[in-house]
Amino acid sequence: MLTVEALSVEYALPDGPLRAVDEVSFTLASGEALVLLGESGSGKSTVARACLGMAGRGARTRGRVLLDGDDLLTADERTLSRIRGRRIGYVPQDPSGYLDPLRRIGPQIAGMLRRHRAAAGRRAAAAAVPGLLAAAGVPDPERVARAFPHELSGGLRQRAAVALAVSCGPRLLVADEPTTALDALVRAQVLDLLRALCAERDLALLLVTHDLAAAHRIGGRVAVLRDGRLVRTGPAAEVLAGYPHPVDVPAARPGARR
Ligand SMILES: Nc1ncnc2c1ncn2[C@@H]1O[C@H](COP(=O)(O)OP(=O)(O)OP(=O)(O)O)[C@@H](O)[C@H]1O
Repeated sequence: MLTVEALSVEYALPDGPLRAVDEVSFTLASGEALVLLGESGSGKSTVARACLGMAGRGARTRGRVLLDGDDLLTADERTLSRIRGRRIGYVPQDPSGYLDPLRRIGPQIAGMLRRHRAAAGRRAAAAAVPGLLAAAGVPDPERVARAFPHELSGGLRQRAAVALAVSCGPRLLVADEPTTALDALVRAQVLDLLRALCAERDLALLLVTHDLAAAHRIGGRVAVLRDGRLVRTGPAAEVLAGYPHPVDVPAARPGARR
């Protein structure tokens, strides 16, 4: 479903070009999770942005990023804005920079449904919101729908961002360090939520992280990036066996949601 073929990304810096991503190739099938693991500066976010068709204005890209056959590197902005939200959901590191601080959660999700014609009209969009929040593990979804982002805990904000990302039924979810800003227990819960959504909805998940514990938690396949190059790809258990085992994040207690 997602095919990244010999992707290279270069940024023009004042003292010469910087190759942030060098000939990276991988594929991702429906329902599959791929963890892109690497140190800071290894190029993970650049790959994730390319998979959203957002390599950046100053960036020079080569290769192909095909989503069900459509090349995101060459698509025009209009096509991309139809694809983002509808066919690709995005979960950011910090939902505060992604959710609109001036709008309540409910209207933001309803607005997304209407923009992508995923609901038949204003009422249907508003009516769909509590169910979407509940599917993202939000307790008391009616209350959360009426809240502004700053009124929610970090965990609830991230769940609301996940609900927004999957609201229009995308086939691919790109999550860029989605749990870095959360404490350990909430981090485990959000990772479990992403994994469950991926399995339930046959959604492909591309998760970017520098956190070995998060990679263990997601499982699936792991691709390791170093200095812009993929140095290893394989099943999580195999690839992660070569790294010191991190202290595991606590198991999520059923029903314990923050
Ligand atoms: N818009 C940009 N303009 C110029 N250089 C950039 C830009 N974005 C990233 N870079 C550079 O590209 C390299 C890869 O950055 P990238 O953010 O993709 O790495 P990362 O592995 O996601 O790191 P981090 O975990 O710290 O976000 C770094 O050297 C970074 O400074």
